[in-house]
Amino acid sequence: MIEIKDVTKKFGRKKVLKGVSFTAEKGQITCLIGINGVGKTTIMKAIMALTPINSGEILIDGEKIHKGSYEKITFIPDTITMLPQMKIRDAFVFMADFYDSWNQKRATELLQFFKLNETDRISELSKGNTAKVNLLLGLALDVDYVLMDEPFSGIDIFSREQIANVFTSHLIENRGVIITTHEINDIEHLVDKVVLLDEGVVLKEFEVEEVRENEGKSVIDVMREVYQG
Ligand SMILES: Nc1ncnc2c1ncn2[C@@H]1O[C@H](COP(=O)(O)OP(=O)(O)OP(=O)(O)O)[C@@H](O)[C@H]1O
Repeated sequence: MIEIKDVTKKFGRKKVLKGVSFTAEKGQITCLIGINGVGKTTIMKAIMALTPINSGEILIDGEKIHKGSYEKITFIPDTITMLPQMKIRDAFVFMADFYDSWNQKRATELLQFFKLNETDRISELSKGNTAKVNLLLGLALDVDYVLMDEPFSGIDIFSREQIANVFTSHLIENRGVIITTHEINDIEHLVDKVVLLDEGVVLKEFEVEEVRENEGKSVIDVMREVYQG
């Protein structure tokens, strides 16, 4: 489980996170929702210890993040970090070199799943295919937790569907996933838990199935209630 406990974060004098708390379980997809600039990416970077927090605590399976955690958790940013001149297969070699947790078998499976070619050059990929490669590189790691920042951003409906399909496939296995998206319609049926954020605080954290069963509400219904009153 990932536990975010009363985390605060300031950039200069600007308070971006004002005591954020929530949990994300292994085997579940947790979705962070909030308008632009609300602090979603900052939370992900804080979980990965890529940005220092001012107060609070973040635990991964009961432990603070340390060097060894990077074999347990990975962050897939919204832009690809591989060099443009690399072919997909060069990116695989790079990842295999860098991470003990690289799983070539899963990488090959994902390549087929997304109908990509390992000889394709990163710089020549369409936006949608770049997003797929980016996702592939993260999902091919044998880690327990995957953080994904806006995997659907700016890509066409068919690619979005294909990416959404990955979430229901065996390729996700029993991992814990935290995702940020503005496209909740695309993935509402896949998400287990939603965390609604506004101005650096959590307005509501809820299990999608529970709200659907007990209150007959969709994620969008709850969002309307919370954000529009
Ligand atoms: N390195 C930084 N220095 C200064 N301010 C920053 C930095 N990173 C983020 N911020 C500010 O922190 C706030 C939250 O940014 P963040 O990227 O976490 O938001 P977000 O919810 O992910 O937004 P979006 O939906 O647009 O991706 C914004 O006001 C942003 O300008």
